Amino acid sequence: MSELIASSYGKANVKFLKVKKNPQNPEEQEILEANVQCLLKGAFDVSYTKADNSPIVPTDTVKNTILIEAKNTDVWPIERFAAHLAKHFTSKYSHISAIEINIVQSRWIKYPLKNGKLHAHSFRHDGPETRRTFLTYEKASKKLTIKSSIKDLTVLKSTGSMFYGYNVCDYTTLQPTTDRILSTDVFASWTFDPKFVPTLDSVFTKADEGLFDTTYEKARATTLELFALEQSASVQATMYNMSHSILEQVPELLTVDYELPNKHYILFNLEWKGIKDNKELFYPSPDPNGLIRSTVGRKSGSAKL
Ligand SMILES: O=c1[nH]c(=O)c2[nH]c(=O)[nH]c2[nH]1
Repeated sequence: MSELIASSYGKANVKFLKVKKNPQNPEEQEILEANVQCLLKGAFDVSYTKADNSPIVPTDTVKNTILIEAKNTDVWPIERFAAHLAKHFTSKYSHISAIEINIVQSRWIKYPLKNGKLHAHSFRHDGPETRRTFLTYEKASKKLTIKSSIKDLTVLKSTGSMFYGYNVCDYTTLQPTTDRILSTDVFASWTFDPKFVPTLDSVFTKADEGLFDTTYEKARATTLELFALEQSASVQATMYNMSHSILEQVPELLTVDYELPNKHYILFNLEWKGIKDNKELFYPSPDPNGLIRSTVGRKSGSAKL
C-alpha cells in the first residue's frame, strides 16, 4: 500500500503586462510585467489516489483567475497582488486550505531623453534582474509568510576586494590576495516579520503605506552601496554586512538571505610571451564558481519597535 504524503498543483508561467495610466495625464504611464505561479493545497487527495477529478479546480481556471484578477485589481506592488490571489482562492473554494504564490516582476525602467527628463511611457528592460515575491498562506492557522527578493543583479568591482587568511592545508593551491576582482549575481531575499504583517488584509494596508516598495528600494540600494564602498574581506563578510544594514533599516524584517555566486576572474598567464607582470588581463572563468549563502536575523531580544 502507498499513501499520498503531500501534494500541490496549479499554474506556472502565467505572464501578463499591465499598463497603469495617470488619470490626470494619460500619457504618463507605468507598466508591470509579471510571471505568476500559483499552487493550491487542500482536499485534493482523491484526485491522486482515486482518479476522482471532482475537487480539482482546473489549472486552466487558475490561469484565468490570475489574469482576470490582474485586470480588475491593483497589481502594484507584487506583494499586494499575491495577497489578493491568496485571499481569492482560499475564500472562493472551501476545500482549498493553503496556497503558494510566486511572482517574478521584470525590471522595466523609464529612461531620460536628451532633455534630461524621463520619458512618460518609454521603458528600457534592465534585465535579467528581477524583483520577486513568494507568499504562502494557510487558511486554518491563518499563517502567512512573505519573502521578497531581488534576483540576478549582476555586479563587478575591479578592485577593493581581498581574500587572505583562509584555512591552508595540503589541498590548498589558492594564493592569498589583497586586490582581486569581485563579481556576483545578487540573489537577496528578505522575510517580513508576521508581527508587522499578520494577515492578508494587513498586506493591503502595508502596501498602501509603501512598506514593500521601500524595503525593496532599501535592500537594492544597500546591496549596491556596500558592494561598492566596502573593502571586501570575503564574499561572506560582505553579505553579512549587507544583511545587517538592511535589518537595521527595516524593523519589519525577520531575516535577510543572500545567495551569491563568486564569479571568478583569473589573471591570464602570459609568460609564454615573456610578460611576467600581467595584472590587468583576466579570464572570465565560466565554471566552477564559488556559491555562498547566508541567513541573518536579529539576536533574540534585539527586535526594534
Ligand atoms: O570571498 C571568498 N570566499 C570564499 O569562501 C572563497 N574561496 C575561494 O576559493 N575564494 C573565496 N572568496
